[in-house]
Amino acid sequence: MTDTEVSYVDSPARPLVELTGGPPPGAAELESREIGAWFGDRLVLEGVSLRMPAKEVTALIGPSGCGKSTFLRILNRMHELVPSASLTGEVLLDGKDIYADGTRPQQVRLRIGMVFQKPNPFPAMSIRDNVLAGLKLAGVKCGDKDALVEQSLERAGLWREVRDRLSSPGGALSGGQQQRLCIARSLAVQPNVLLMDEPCSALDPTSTRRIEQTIAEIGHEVTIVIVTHNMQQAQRVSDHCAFFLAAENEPGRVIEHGPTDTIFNAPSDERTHDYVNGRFG
Ligand SMILES: Nc1ncnc2c1ncn2[C@@H]1O[C@H](COP(=O)(O)OP(=O)(O)OP(=O)(O)O)[C@@H](O)[C@H]1O
Repeated sequence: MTDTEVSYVDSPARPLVELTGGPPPGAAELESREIGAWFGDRLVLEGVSLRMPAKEVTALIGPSGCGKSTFLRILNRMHELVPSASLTGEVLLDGKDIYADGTRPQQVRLRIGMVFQKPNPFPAMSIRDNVLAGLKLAGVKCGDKDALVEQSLERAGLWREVRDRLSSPGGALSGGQQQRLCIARSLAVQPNVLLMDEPCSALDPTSTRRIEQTIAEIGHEVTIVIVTHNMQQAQRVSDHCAFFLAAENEPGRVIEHGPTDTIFNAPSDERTHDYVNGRFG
């Protein structure tokens, strides 16, 4: 097997441990319509309309500063946490606008989880409690926490490595294990969508491959949207790709989107072709 070939094992669909007060079951489709985003009076994204199908992996690619992370944060209402930030347009989760009046951001973030660039477990908290931390914060109840901890760690590809030390602190794990712990924490609330913002950029190649394997395993259970600078990673893990670009002093826009194979092997826009072939960015 070469460096770029990874063998992924399809995990059989398993019924999820029952939660009370969690998201509705199953993966959901996300769709943005004509998203525009500002920081203060600076327009950083314009006209972003993108469908991110349920149970599939969508990769957001493009040079630094073109608005990929901003777009990702708009998808679970984290953009509004920046005081100067504003936006226009709609984000539909299974057809319902997550910005509609009366929709609570916390409820949206329960359904649309997020994993960040740098692993951020609670370092002094046990591995077990780290997995359950999101549940506690959201007031979601589970009758069989042991089963939920095992299932979440298993889905994140970490169970075998930590099953004998669940009471050890999360901070004692390696960087790659910490990132999988964060994925397990996100999966424990059984979100409908998982957003990942360059989840492997702080990790070594072996840990990166392990996370990619995890993405392949959960990508048919939960909708995934991932920002990555690594073109090989985008090709390996995603079903769809959206290429973002911001011309000088212009907001970022989606230049082209479609099946990953088409974006990499037969793009319709020359700028996409040049970017995926490493000619800029
Ligand atoms: N909190 C903020 N306040 C002001 N401007 C911001 C803020 N966050 C991002 N920006 C600006 O918005 C634009 C888009 O940034 P964003 O981080 O979304 O791009 P990106 O494509 O994710 O970049 P990278 O690949 O480097 O992470 C940039 O010009 C950036 O400087």
